Amino acid sequence: MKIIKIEIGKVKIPLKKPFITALRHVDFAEDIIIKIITDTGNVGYGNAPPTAVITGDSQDSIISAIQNVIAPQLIGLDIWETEEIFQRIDKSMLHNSSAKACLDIAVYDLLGQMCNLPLYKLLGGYRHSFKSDLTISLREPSIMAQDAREAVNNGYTDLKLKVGGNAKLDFERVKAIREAVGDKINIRLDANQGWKPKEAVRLIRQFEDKGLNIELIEQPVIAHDMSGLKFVTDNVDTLIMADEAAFGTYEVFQLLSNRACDLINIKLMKAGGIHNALKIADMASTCGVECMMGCMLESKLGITASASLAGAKSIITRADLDAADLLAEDPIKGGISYNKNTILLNEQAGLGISEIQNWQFITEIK
Ligand SMILES: C[C@H](N)C(=O)N[C@@H](CCC(=O)O)C(=O)O
Ligand SMILES: [Mg+2]
Repeated sequence: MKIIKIEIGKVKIPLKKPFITALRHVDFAEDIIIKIITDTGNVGYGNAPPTAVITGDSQDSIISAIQNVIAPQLIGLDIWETEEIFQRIDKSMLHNSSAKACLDIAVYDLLGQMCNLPLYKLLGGYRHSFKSDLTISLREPSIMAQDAREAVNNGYTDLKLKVGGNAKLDFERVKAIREAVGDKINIRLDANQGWKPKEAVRLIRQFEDKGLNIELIEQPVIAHDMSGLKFVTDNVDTLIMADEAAFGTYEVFQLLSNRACDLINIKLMKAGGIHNALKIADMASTCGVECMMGCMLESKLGITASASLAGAKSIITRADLDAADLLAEDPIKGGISYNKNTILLNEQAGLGISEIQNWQFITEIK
């Protein structure tokens, strides 16, 4: 099964509600979607959402990295030559983790097709369904409380609240939502780097003292401040998860070596694809550190790839794979499905994607 052509296109999908974090405000999900075509006529799909504020990747930079640098190095390779393929993806250029992930996902889709196995089985086959949280955007406390109630009415039992704005207001947000949803709902927070280390410790202790029962807090401080992250981890009882700080394999190695966090959020777009995400999961497993499988604001294609990894690995004990459920439309035919708060993996070979509706062709490499 040889790679003969790579087509690049994009989709633009409206959101049900604006997605607002400490880092950005988004109304549409924009995803680069590629098709790797083989001499056997198989098609492998990959995607890359441009999340410039986190990965540094814009739509144009993703297209250019794939078109001009990485894709030309993959034409002609056989799909089972995985060591060569992933070396070329990793070493073709520095950074550009989303473009690398895009190609890597399509290669894994083809590997699954070649082996006639759904991707989650090919990667480890640990579970075929699991629950995801739903993200509540950063807004006024009363609006967030209303959004949280709506999510619970729709069947979600785990909520991820975006915080990281003004610390005093963040306390009001969390208190309002806990009061709105009651004690049975699991609440986790994501500050998206919005607090200073000492401010984070003060605020988290306040949550603890008031019995707000927060499961974990994602990325309280700026991504590059590993000692600040460790300071927070060492000075609160609540579990601290590294997200933006846990970028690629080397950053995760450093976090684990320094015991700078309690948990790791793995995302394909940070790691540069599944082959590196597997290394991260294995390093974390070696250190006994549980992981969450996370995502960017991306289509069901990327969520299917991430969910396949989450389904494969026992060390991935939590999932924040809500992005496709935040979208008002689903142009991806096939892949995972949502049943309230549960993600169901499909049993078709690879990712099981049959069609991308409204896919706008950009260019091809052959
Ligand atoms: C969409 C997901 N629930 C999420 O919050 N992901 C990121 C932010 C992604 C983005 O800005 O597109 C996170 O910080 O965990
Ligand atoms: Mg996060």
